[in-house]
Order: sequence, then structure tokens, then C-alpha cells
Amino acid sequence: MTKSSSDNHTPMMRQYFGLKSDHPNQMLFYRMGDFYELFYEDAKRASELLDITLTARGHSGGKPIPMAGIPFHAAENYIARLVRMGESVVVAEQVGDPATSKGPVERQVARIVTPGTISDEAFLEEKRENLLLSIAHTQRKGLDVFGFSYLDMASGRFSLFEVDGFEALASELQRLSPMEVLISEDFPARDTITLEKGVCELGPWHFDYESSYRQLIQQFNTKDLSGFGCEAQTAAIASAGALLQYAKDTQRSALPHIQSISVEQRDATVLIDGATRKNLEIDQNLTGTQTNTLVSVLDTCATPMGSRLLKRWLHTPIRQLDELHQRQSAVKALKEGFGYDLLLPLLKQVGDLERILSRVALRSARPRDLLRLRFALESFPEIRLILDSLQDQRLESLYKRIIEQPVIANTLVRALVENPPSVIRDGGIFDTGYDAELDELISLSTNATDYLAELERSEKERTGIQSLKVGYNRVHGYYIEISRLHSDMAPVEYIRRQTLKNAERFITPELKEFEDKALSAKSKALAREKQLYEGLLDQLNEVLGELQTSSQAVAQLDLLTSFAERAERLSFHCPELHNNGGISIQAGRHPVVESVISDPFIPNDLELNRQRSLLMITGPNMGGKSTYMRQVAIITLLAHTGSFVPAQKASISVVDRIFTRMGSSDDLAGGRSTFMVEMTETANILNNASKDSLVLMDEVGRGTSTFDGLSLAWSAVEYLANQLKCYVLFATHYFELTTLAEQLPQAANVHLTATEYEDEIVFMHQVHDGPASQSYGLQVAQLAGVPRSVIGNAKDKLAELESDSPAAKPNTGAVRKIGSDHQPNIEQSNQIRENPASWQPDLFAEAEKNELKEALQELDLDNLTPIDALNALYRLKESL
Ligand SMILES: Nc1ncnc2c1ncn2[C@@H]1O[C@H](COP(=O)(O)OP(=O)(O)OP(=O)(O)O)[C@@H](O)[C@H]1O
Repeated sequence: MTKSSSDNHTPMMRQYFGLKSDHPNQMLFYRMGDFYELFYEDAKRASELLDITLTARGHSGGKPIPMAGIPFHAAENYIARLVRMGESVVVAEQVGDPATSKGPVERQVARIVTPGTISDEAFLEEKRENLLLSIAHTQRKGLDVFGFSYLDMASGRFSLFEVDGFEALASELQRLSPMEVLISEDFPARDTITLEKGVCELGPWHFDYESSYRQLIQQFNTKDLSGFGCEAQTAAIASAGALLQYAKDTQRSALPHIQSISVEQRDATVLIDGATRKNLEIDQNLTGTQTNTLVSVLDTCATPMGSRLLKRWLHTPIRQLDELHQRQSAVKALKEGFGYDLLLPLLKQVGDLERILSRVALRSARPRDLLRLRFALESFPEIRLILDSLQDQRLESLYKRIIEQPVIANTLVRALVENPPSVIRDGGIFDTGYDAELDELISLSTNATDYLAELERSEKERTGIQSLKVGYNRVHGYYIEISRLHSDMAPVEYIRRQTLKNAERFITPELKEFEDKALSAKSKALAREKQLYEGLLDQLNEVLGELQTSSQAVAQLDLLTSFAERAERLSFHCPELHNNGGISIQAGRHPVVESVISDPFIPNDLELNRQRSLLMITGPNMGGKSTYMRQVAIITLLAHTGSFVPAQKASISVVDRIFTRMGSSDDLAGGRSTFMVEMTETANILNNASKDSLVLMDEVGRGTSTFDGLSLAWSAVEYLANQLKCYVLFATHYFELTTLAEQLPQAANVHLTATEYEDEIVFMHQVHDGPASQSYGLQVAQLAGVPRSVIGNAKDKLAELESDSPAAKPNTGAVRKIGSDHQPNIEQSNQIRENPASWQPDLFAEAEKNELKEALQELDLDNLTPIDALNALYRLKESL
């Protein structure tokens, strides 16, 4: 509905259209007395999403107006639900006075609530950051550059960085997992943003570099941005300007808690792509829920801000040895002195200081926020005392950053009642003795009870009427009530106010005077409380920077304390970190698998170095290959956060990236088959890994025909070992690949062990050198409940296949050697289709033979000198 087409509507609806036209894509809550009303499409959507009645409110322009209404006192709840569903809500309040306004009361937008800009406690998930992300795109030297900036409104954390290419764009989106994304209408990769709702497309001018730059320096009150180290990141700056403007527009206020912007140094972090984040189940398991994840095992933080920091550190492991060593040594100090036990109750008392401070800055803090702030400040001196006793460099620096605020703490102690109300609206926040004026006003209104009791007593005595009562109601105010029986005994100065069935109510000049005083005292007291509350917020905002520094330090302390506690309880040990190459782990464990299985977890070692950089891992299904690989990645990841690791001992050289290609999942929504996903992830690894990367690959090539799959896996391994020279764990069921260990000096075979006991398979879960000798496919199938008759037939078929092709026996020896002229017969071809992994001819022998043939054919014997011929012969022999 356009503005112009609304000319024949009622004045009230015209006002509505005026506001709505500024917010076409957001739901407009339009205040009408005690209700918020939604009209037209908004009403229909709200009725669907919130399950509220859709009705009509009169007619406008000759048609009924679809309407849905929400009582104003319940609005927050409905808004929270809508925002959680990714909707944005615009709240328009009445600002004019209904008594004096001609025509409809004036309304204005009071606030805009969007998924990425909320700061209200009721709307937020406690342990998850709520990020608003903005992305600008540009081209530089033929490359697609994406400038990122993101803001956590509830903490004021504001960061930016740039990445090249679409792969990195997708990975960062997954890492940050924002609630809302701002992009330009001409953004070239709209499909990469998989957020169902909450994508806001703005006009391209919002991302203008010059105005964004100005916007930022205005916010930080600086001459330029050089102090933030982000001058060169022009695309990121463009995105940050758009973000800041958007955030201000929604809050309708300045954002004083956003005091700086930090640059994420990507080369200082261990890069983890989207698939790897998923595979390592950092904070979400493969089924998309939050149980049995790394976070669920590691998070014993006492404050929600510590928990959020844990997720951040796990998603952004770092490479700076100095910083990591400092974190390690702090964990050690906290663990050795059992500091974590002492700190835990104190940290609990601090609570979510970070978010409270943001609400203080946005002036939306509630009385109970201030009470919690008081508890937090009261715990600072004791926390500092403990830190001081622990003698550690990092803990000392945290000690300095946790700044005691005796004046503020004292003010809060004096100001707040023991149990303040949840809202400011009804008063009752301040304790007696904090403000004399307020005390006087309150005593005037509360002493009313005493006064009235006294009045009742004296009037009874004076008039001799025993049924006389003094009372109050909201419509008529104070009154003296006399039963009908005695009403003619009322003194002359009693003025009749109300006649009831059995009684008469009166007022006296004295009571009237008291009423005026008491009622006005009440509203004056309320106004005074609001004034005092604002004053308190002012006082807190004066030291906001210091308070924020303190809260960041407490969050870090909380996380390090949790690291120490976990290290102690779960027997984690401090890994040795260095830059000398190699990853060596003794008795490593998978912390999540360990926490869920009832049997004891079998620890395993790992040795990767420049001379032995690639391990081919074989073993039966269910043998523990994936667990082993994942535990290596998790130990490596944890080591790069400063945490101790689930291993007896570990020595880890800093890695630049962790890649995983595991499991098979298709991406139906993205239109990619299982094999396509597998190959895209493989391509990403082969194109981006370096010699310092850790690469885990599980069953690459399984998603296609045996020949294609095996060839791809073979050449991928060669490329990883010869060209990229990275650290690789390569799990496979292609036994042919185990021969690579003989050909590539830096490759070695290891296998997971299992044994058979009375026709049943028993998994040992132990890693040993050398390739696996058996696949136990049928036994595992039996274990999984495949009917006995099917297993029986499969055994027969297996025997038949083995006798048909002695060279291709799948279960006989370590490595199958197959005759060079071997071709699958019809039965074997059928079997390959059914179960590609169980039959794998030595197609490489065939390839070698062809190469030899081609090389011989290429020789021009008529023109060869004897010495050239001899050399050629040598070369041919060498190539065998
Ligand atoms: N080291 C271990 N100690 C104890 N139990 C283990 C160990 N490793 C694995 N397991 C158990 O074995 C199960 C299977 O492990 P995993 O998925 O790693 O096997 P896999 O070899 O990768 O199997 P597949 O080849 O079928 O994918 C795990 O879920 C876990 O319960």
C-alpha cells in the first residue's frame, strides 16, 4: 500500500501508512491505547507466527482492514518471539496527549528491535553472542575481497577484517554465525548467506567508504583510524560504517559503549574452514544440537561471558606463541594453587557484567541489573586478592585490569533496596536514607495508613458512630463510610460523595486536603525515583570504560579458571608448543567420546614430523579411525587456545590451518550431491593447505565408482605428500593405498586393531604401526543387525569371489597384489557396483603397464645412439 493510494483513508490510517512506508520490511507495532495493533500483511504474518486472532478493524478506503492486536503489557514477550524467528519489529508509541490533540494522537517510532541489535536480557541467549554482521564486497587485483565487520550489541565488541574469495566468505559466515546480516543490494554472493531470515539488503550508498570512515571517527571521537590499525582495510571500513549507522537507527540513541574497533588478524589465527568447524563439533554436533560437543565438555565457566569467550577462543585458535605460553602458565598457576576452587564462587557473583554494562550505556538497564552490578563490584577486591597471591604474569595483568570501584559500589549499596523490582515504572527501587527528598515524599504517602487509622479512631469517638470506617478507592479517592442505619447521624461538615445499598460515603475538607497531599506525594516520589535512577546511570556511565575493561578481564579469568578446573578433573596436560615442526602426542584421547562411552577410553599415540608427515590409517569399520583422527585435530585445536589437552604428553608445532574432509553428507539445499560436497572440500584442501597445515581426510573417493575413487584418493595423497608436504592423517578402506607408504618416504601406515572371538568381532581401538590385515565388513554388518541369512549369503559370495580371483582377495593379506592383466569379470563388476570398497583391483599396475608401453612406443629406435638406447633402457627399468 503506497502513501498516495492511502489518501482516501481515515486520518488515523493515513498516519499509520506514513510510518509504515518508512519500514516496509519490518513489522509495525502501532500503539492504540492499551494495545499495539498490527494491520494488513503485518497482521496476517503476526497472526500466523504468534498464533493470535486475525480480525478486522473497521474499513479504510472501502475495504475491511485486517488487524491483530496485542495488549501492551504483554508486548515484550511477543516481540521476543518474533525476533527469535528472525523478524524485525518497529514499535510506534503515542507521543501526543489524547486530551488536547485534534485528530489522531501523534505517534512516533520509539524503537526498532531487530535480531542482530537486541540487548534486552529477555531476548538473548545467555551463552551465545548475538552478532550483527555487515559485509561489503569489492574487487582488488582481480580478486573478490569481502570486508567484514561485526558487532555484539550486548557487549559492545566491534571488530573488522577482510578475506579473499567465496570459500573464505562462507567459512567466516559459519564461524561467526550471526543473527542478522547487512549487505548491499548488489552483493554478489547472496546465496552464500544461508540465514533464513534476518538478511537486510541496504542501498549500495550505505557502504560508501568515505561516509563510513567519517561515521567511525565520529563514533570513536578520533582524528583518523590509524590508531586502530585498520586504515588499509577499506572494504571492511565500508561495512563497519553501514553497520554503525544501522545500529544507531535501530536503537534511536548514541552507542556510548562502542568505544573502539579491533582488527582481527587472520594471519595470527589458525584458520578453520566451515566443514572443519562442523566436523570437529565445536559447539554444535553433527545433528545440529548442542549436546556432546567440545563446548559441552569444556564449559565450566562461572559466568555467561566466560562461556561466550570460550566459544570465541575455540572458533579462533591463535598462533602467537607468546600469548599461548602466557595463557598456559596462567592455567598452570590456577590449577596448582587450586585457585579455581577459590575463584569459582566469586566469579559466579560477577554474573553477566558485560551485558549489564551495555544496558547501562544504552540506558535500558533495569533495577535488578544494578543490583547484580553491585554484587559484581563487591567481589572485585577478593578476586584481586587471590590473583595477587598466585604469582603469574597473565594473572597479574588481569589483576591490574580488574579495577575496584569503591565509590560506585558504595553508592549502589546505599541506593538500592534489598530486592528491587524488575521494572522502574512502579518505583520502590531506592533504600531509605539514600535521598532525603524521596524519603519525605514516600513517608507522606506511606504514612497515610497510620493517619487514616488515627482519623477513623478519632471520628468514631467524636461522632459516636461505631460503624464508621475510613477507606479508599481508585475512582472516588478517600472517604468516610457510615452504614445506612447510622447515616443520619453524620455531622454537618460531612459532604456526601457516594450512596451505596447499605452505606453512605462522605468526604471532609480535612480528608480532601490529605488526599491531595498523599496522592501528589506518590506521583512526585515516582518522578523523583526516575530522576535518581537517571543520575545513577550517569554516574555509572562516567566510568563505563573502566568497568568494561574490568568485565573483559573477569571474562578471561573465568575462562582460564575453567581451563584449570577441566585440566585437573579430566586429566589434561600442558602441551609443549613450538615452531620446530611436528606433532607428537602420547596417550591422546577424544574428550567428547570419552565423556559419553561407558567403557574406558583407549588412549593412543601419534607421531608426525617432517620425515613422517603422512599416516595412512586403515582398520575395520567401527574400529576407531574417525575418533583417532578427530582427537588429533581437537588436541591440536585446544593447544592453540592455551588450554591443556587430553593427552599424557604432547608436543605441537604451531599450525596455520586445520582441514578436515570427513563423513558424507549431501547439501541438497545447496544443490550439491554427496560426491560433489566431498570433492569441493577436497579441492579446498588441495588448493589451500601449506606445509604447516594439519589435514584430516576420511575415506576420500568413496562417493563414486571404485576406479575413479581410488585414483582420486591415490593422487590426492601423492599431492599432499609431495607438493604440499603438510601433516596428513588419511583414513581409508582402499587397501591399495597402503602401498603408498612404500613409495613415499614421508608416508607410513598405521591401523586400528580388532580381533575375532567366537565369530564375533572385538574392537581394540588401539593404533599400531603397519596396515590393517582385515576389514571385518561382514562381522560389523552382523553386529549392526543385518539378518543372519543375508550375512550367510554374503559369506558364500565372498568365498566365491575370492576363489574366482585369488589375486583380488579382499580379506587375505595386508596388501592385495593383483595380476597386471586382471579385469573384473561380470560377477565382480556387479559386486563393485553393490559394494565398491570390497573389491579393488590393482588398477595402478595396469596404469604402469600402459605407461611403459607408451614410453617404448615413443622411442625412435632408428635414430638412437647406442649410449642413448642404454640410457633409455635404464630409465625404463627405473620406472618399473
Ligand atoms: N580409543 C577408543 N577407545 C574407546 N572407544 C572407542 C575408541 N575409538 C572409538 N571408540 C568407539 O568406537 C566407535 C566407532 O569409532 P569410529 O567412528 O571412530 O570408527 P571408524 O573406524 O571411523 O568407523 P567407520 O569406518 O565405520 O567410519 C566410537 O563411537 C566409540 O564408541
